[in-house]
Amino acid sequence: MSHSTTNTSDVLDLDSLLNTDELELRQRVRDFADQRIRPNIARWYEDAVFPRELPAELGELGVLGMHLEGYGCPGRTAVEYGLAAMELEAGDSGIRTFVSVQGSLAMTAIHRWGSEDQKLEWLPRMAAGEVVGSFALTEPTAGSDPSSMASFARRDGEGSDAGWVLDGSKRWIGLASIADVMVVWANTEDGIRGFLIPAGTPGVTVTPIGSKLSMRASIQCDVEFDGVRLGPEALLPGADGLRGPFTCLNEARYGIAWGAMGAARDCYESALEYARSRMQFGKPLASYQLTQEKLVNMHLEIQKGTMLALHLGRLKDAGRLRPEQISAGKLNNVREAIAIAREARTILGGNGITLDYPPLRHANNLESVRTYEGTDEVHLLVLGNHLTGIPAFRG
Ligand SMILES: Cc1cc2nc3c(=O)[nH]c(=O)nc-3n(C[C@H](O)[C@H](O)[C@H](O)COP(=O)(O)OP(=O)(O)OC[C@H]3O[C@@H](n4cnc5c(N)ncnc54)[C@H](O)[C@@H]3O)c2cc1C
Repeated sequence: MSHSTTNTSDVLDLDSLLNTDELELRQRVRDFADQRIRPNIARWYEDAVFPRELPAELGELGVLGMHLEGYGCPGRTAVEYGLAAMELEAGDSGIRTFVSVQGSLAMTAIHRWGSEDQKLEWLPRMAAGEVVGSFALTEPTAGSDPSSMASFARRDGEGSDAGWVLDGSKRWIGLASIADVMVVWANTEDGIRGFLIPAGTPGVTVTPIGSKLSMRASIQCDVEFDGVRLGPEALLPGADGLRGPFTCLNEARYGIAWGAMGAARDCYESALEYARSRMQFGKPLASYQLTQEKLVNMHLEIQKGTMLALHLGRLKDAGRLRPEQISAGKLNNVREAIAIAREARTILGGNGITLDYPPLRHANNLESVRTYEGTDEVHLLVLGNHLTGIPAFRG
């Protein structure tokens, strides 16, 4: 059963903290989620389909690379980007994931670290959704610790027109099987560098990962690089070391702090609607104190998490957002969203385990969200380091 998000309750009146542009943008993305995602998502999820027509529609909506300026990018604020992530993830985390991979990861890498030619070649078409990008950092043996990556690009020739030969493998690469261009991070003699690899480059093999119980309406792939020859123009000239990919990851993590609250809100709203109409022991479930406690606790955490995301957004727009603050937002909001999704599922009883209702789909998706862009443990360690001054990543 689908339900509308228009009856969102807002006890703390957080909407009063948003300006007219922000409210208008949110409504537009909410309408898109209601019309394009909500009616179809159960089928896409069950069939494990990422709808190929969505990138162009999301480009038209203006949410691809929306926080970036110039080169056909929408140039919206961080808060607007967050609100869009929230509404899209209320539809499904897999759709918000596409927008994050395209805009926060692949486009940010090109916008921040690319040459003028690279920006002109890729960004306008990526903003329009005509071209899909992917971002390949994780490897089969290098996840939380990307500094241990084994992919290696060696110099091919000498002088300024020397190219590269890339060998290695990547895992969990979003959209890789449909991507027109892949941002690939690899070690070189000079440390970690980024490369742009167009689809169809010889020596690249992409295999979608099947049997997923999470993020089913989205694609992740294994990628192999076997003696891949790249010209000098493939290098992202500005990226040097792990700061290259980490800058992009911070953009995506920020969006997740908002997005997770969208998934949580969708779960809460479906549980609230169900509890009002489902009769047991002669009364609606919503009339029982135990149910009201669940709904109140969910609502409070959603409001607190949304306020946190908005605070991060205002800091980001003021140019003052720090990495440990992003960790606080990503850790807290995804952790609370999973708890809310599971609690909402209990209110739906047996019906809650079906795809007719969103909570278990969201809960399953959020297992991926808590894992990518830094696991809970990684963000705990970032915050632990910040509080104690002692890095504990290496035991
Ligand atoms: C749906 C999905 C989409 C993804 N999309 C992309 C993508 O587009 N591009 C990309 O490059 N990657 C992507 N990833 C990969 C993702 O970023 C990694 O899965 C993540 O970084 C964790 O790495 P790992 O899975 O190898 O787990 P590991 O790093 O092996 O971690 C396993 C467990 O050990 C814990 N752990 C690790 N180190 C420590 C420590 N020092 N102390 C305590 N605990 C620790 C972790 O927190 C985790 O609980 C995606 C993953 C998923 C599931």
